[in-house]
Amino acid sequence: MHLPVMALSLQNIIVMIMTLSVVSILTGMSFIEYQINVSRIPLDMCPDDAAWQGVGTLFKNRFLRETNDDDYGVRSDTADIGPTYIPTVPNIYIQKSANIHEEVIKRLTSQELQIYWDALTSFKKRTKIAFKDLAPSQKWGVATTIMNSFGYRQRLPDVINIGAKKGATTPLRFFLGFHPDIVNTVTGRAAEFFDKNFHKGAEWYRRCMGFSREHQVVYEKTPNYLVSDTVPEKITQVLPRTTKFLLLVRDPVERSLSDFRHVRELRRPKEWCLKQSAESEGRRFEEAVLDESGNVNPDNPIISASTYVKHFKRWLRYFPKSQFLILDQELIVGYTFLELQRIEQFLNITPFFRPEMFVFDNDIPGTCINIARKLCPGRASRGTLTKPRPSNETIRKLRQYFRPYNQEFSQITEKSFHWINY
Ligand SMILES: Nc1ncnc2c1ncn2[C@@H]1O[C@H](COP(=O)(O)OS(=O)(=O)O)[C@@H](OP(=O)(O)O)[C@H]1O
Repeated sequence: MHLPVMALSLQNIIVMIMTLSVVSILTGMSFIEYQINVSRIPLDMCPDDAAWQGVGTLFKNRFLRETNDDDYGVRSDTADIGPTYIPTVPNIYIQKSANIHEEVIKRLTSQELQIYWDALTSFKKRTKIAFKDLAPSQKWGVATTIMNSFGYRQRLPDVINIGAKKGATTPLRFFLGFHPDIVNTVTGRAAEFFDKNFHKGAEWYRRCMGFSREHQVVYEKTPNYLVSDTVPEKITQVLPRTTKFLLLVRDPVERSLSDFRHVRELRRPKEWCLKQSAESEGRRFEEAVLDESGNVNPDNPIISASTYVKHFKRWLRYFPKSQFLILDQELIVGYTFLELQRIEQFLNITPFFRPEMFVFDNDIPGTCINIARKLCPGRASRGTLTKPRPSNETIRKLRQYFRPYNQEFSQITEKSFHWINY
């Protein structure tokens, strides 16, 4: 009766020894050192306690503070410092605000965290080089080696949120980041690979992704992909045809107003923004989107970006409709849980979100997630400039302009939105 149990434990021991050997080779720790580390793991450590915070802070300080001033620290060298080879990562992508704490540390189990901590300490002991003195790409190289030893890899994305811009892409990314099976980009930001950074190559793109295990889904959002003429074709050059897409739409007039505000905010200081009235911004909006005869200017990028069907038809030349999940911004804001549930089903991942996790915060105003404590998406995407209030006549013209595009979009997607025939 005890034999199968014994056989099982023997098998477990062999697997463990093999795993430890691989880890020890990859991290450069001796097998004995590794064993000691494992035996020191406090088993009651949990992700919310001080130890977790401590490792997170250490990691942040060491890996994030000393990134280059420009957003991209590009190095392709390898360094051999003293007696120890320190791996560096070619074409590394470390954005200044890279939130590795969010994207990497939270993926580790408490045991892995402890091993990670020990590996960093042992690294310093062996190299006699303070970690802070390493180049960013070397630090990243060490981090990558350790993460790889735990079975985490940086992989090209499985699913891309292609926009539209102002379609609630930021809160969606924020909420999805809590799902244990979804891994965002390292920075959480748009990689903008297929539109702006394609020349940097697929390897660069891969390194923008967070560390993931085999079963996890790698997620990227770049809201401007939707409107680009060349992006769908470029995607077929790099990613498999099975890649999935989230397409976020919004009442086209509301999206245009939000986009206009966003573009102006990027160009003006906050103090200036705070002084503007809805009416004066409304007039500026009209100047931008109407031509001299007072007709809607179809060439204005803000208008063009709201004609979803024009862009979607281009994507359908490269990918089947079944690979797109269409989501409405108003539902993401108003029924966050239900929309996230649809995404879980679309991506075929374990259900994680529950209705009670989502709370509406009137101060933001917007949805927040409540997991252990309340966490809200950054306010940045909601803006500080007053939303433009154009005349009723302009709203009527815009609605009339968008109507045929909305109707065709509804036909193609076989979905109804309240703004289709308004
Ligand atoms: N916390 C929270 N809860 C619910 N909804 C929220 C939240 N934060 C942002 N939003 C919504 O997101 C809109 C901005 O869209 P994006 O994030 O796609 O903007 S961007 O393209 O990345 O700039 C934003 O558009 P505006 O309402 O026009 O500001 C909101 O509709």
